[in-house]
Amino acid sequence: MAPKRTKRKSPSPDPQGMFAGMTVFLIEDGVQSLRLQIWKQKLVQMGAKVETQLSEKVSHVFAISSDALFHHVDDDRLARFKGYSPPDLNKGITEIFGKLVNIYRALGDDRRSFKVESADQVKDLPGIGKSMQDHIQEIVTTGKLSKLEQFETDEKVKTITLFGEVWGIGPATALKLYEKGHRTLDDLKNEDSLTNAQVIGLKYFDDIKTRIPRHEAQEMELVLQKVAEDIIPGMVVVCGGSYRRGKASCGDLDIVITHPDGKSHKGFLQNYVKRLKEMKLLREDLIFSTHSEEGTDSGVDTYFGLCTYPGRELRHRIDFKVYPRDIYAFGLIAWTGNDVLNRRLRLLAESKGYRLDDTGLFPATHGSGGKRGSRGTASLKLETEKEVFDFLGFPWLEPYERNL
Ligand SMILES: Nc1ccn([C@H]2C[C@H](O)[C@@H](COP(=O)(O)OP(=O)(O)OP(=O)(O)O)O2)c(=O)n1
Ligand SMILES: [Mn+2]
Repeated sequence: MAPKRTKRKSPSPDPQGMFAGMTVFLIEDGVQSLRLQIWKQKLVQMGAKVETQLSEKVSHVFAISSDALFHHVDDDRLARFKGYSPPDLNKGITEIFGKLVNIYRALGDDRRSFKVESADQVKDLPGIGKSMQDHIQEIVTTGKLSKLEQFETDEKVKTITLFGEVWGIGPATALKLYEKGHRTLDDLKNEDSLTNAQVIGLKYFDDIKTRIPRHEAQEMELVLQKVAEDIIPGMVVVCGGSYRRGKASCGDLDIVITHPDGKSHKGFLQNYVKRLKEMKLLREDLIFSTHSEEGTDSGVDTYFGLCTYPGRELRHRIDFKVYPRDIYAFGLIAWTGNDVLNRRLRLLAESKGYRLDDTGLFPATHGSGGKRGSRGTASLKLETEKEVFDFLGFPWLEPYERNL
């Protein structure tokens, strides 16, 4: 058993610390001066430089809330701000809290999961409770959260977290499987209550976890574009997700499709999937749901499955989403992400009396109940991603700038 660590001396600045390379400007509005002092001290201790003015050198601006930020820095300034991206100071915090949320969810504790989930908005919200602040303080100072480590060693949590990583197994199923006595993925191979999709998710568990190098994703996008063009000229096929955001590797392929004429997308996906299966680019199906011809669910067609790089057997996850042209911009934004940006855009829309999702931007009338694509509620007509950002008043971000 490891002995308790003795109290550390006040550490001197660590040039390799977690904030190394950052030049920070702090907006002081709404922050108690003692707290501000602590922040500055921690930033410097962990390798950051703190600037007293918003100069060219500044790489990160920190503010307690977006109000405080916009009060000091106007939109133009932000847009010009090189590589403007909201601060990732809290990345270490949000990652750890994200894990906690998943664990609490897996345990079916909604109250906690709600409470903890607000932590990822912590940089935007002034009113965080005491225990949350303590957790954040612990993460910021030690890079860890002892409570999380305690959880992670717990067998039940470990097991249902593992089961939840199988495609198609959610928290409730994971818990049920645990209660049936299963402890390993091998155990699950003898479980006959699994759905077809879950069986596939289990069979290719390791494959699916293997990331796709960017250049392979690029080649596959080209093939996918060519096959689509062969079926119906003019089809627009874009690989979204982390690929479109310029990442060096991708967890999966998120393919967003439309046709500029507003009608040729209908029924396209069935033919496309058939052709891609003949080519052995698509291998196993997980989910196939079509609405474009009936006009249900906003007319969006969806296919989730497994694919392989030409000449190889290693399975990757692939999603296709086919949007009618008039709501394509919303689909493209949603499937490009990242998830943090999506959440911000949604909250911004809500603050302006709208509801945003991948199928449109809707006036949030009472009683609309948030049902997607329900009849009678038409989306605002916005043709491009830029028009959506502009309408919401969010500074434009190129796809590669959306890694928030
Ligand atoms: N909880 C989620 C999950 C996803 N998305 C959106 C944003 C993502 O960028 C996009 C694609 O989801 P992925 O899980 O495929 O995430 P990425 O493509 O960003 O990363 P990865 O490389 O892991 O695939 O869908 C979201 O808004 N909220
Ligand atoms: Mn992805």
